[in-house]
Amino acid sequence: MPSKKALIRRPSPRLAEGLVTHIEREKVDPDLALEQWEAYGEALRTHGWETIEVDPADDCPDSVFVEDTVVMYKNVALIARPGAESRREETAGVEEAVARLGCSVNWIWEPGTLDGGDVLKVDDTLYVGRSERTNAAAVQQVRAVFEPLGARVVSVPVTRVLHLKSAVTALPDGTVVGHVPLVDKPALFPRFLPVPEESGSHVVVLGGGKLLMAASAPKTAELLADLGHEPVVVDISEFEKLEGCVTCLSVRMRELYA
Ligand SMILES: NC(=O)NCCC[C@H](N)C(=O)O
Repeated sequence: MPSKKALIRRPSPRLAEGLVTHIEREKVDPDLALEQWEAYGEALRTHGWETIEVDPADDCPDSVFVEDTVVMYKNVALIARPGAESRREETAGVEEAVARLGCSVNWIWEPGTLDGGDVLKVDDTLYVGRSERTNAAAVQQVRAVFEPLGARVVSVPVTRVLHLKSAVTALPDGTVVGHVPLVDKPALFPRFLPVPEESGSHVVVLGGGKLLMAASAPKTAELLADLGHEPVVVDISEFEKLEGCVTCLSVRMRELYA
């Protein structure tokens, strides 16, 4: 049964201390970040999504990037075990939220480490990025949990960016979009469309042909509009300073039964 619920999580007052790995640290404006987060939630709601706030994790600077804490397939939730130690405490509140929504809950166990940002779902294929945050043990655990439910798990090397979904996401028709210099192996994806900007690689499928995209990717928005998609643009500059993108600020739940 299709559902349109999305988990979101209010930024921590310590947001500015969030991890930065592949870019230079820039000062984050916490008030602007909060405004941008509110506008992001509003954009989801305007396009028919019910947003559900996970209890805040004020001591965890990166907790707003809720996508990294759980992977959803059908109504089954796989709780991540974040690759960065400083993010491990984030999962407890998310576990509670998905359980309350009636999801079956599974966990990534030690020695596995996985960030949800490394899992891209395209129909029944789950591409899993083998990145600095997600290891081989976790890829095996993702297979063990989701393949019996009908998923096909394809592991993909990720060496140039933080997460697989920092490099590629998918359009509603399953075409994978990515900025070529940041994608290790574009040929692994059966239909691949290069886009001109790094943040153009990040789209959230809202439904009805609409794509949530960052204001920092105007050329890609133009390209995708020209191909018949409808970009809905939000400014997430403060989260981009911490290597966040539009996908990682929510967990979309499309197949809940409750
Ligand atoms: N899925 C994502 O792209 N998450 C972004 C996480 C950014 C955060 N500063 C981190 O390094 O974990």
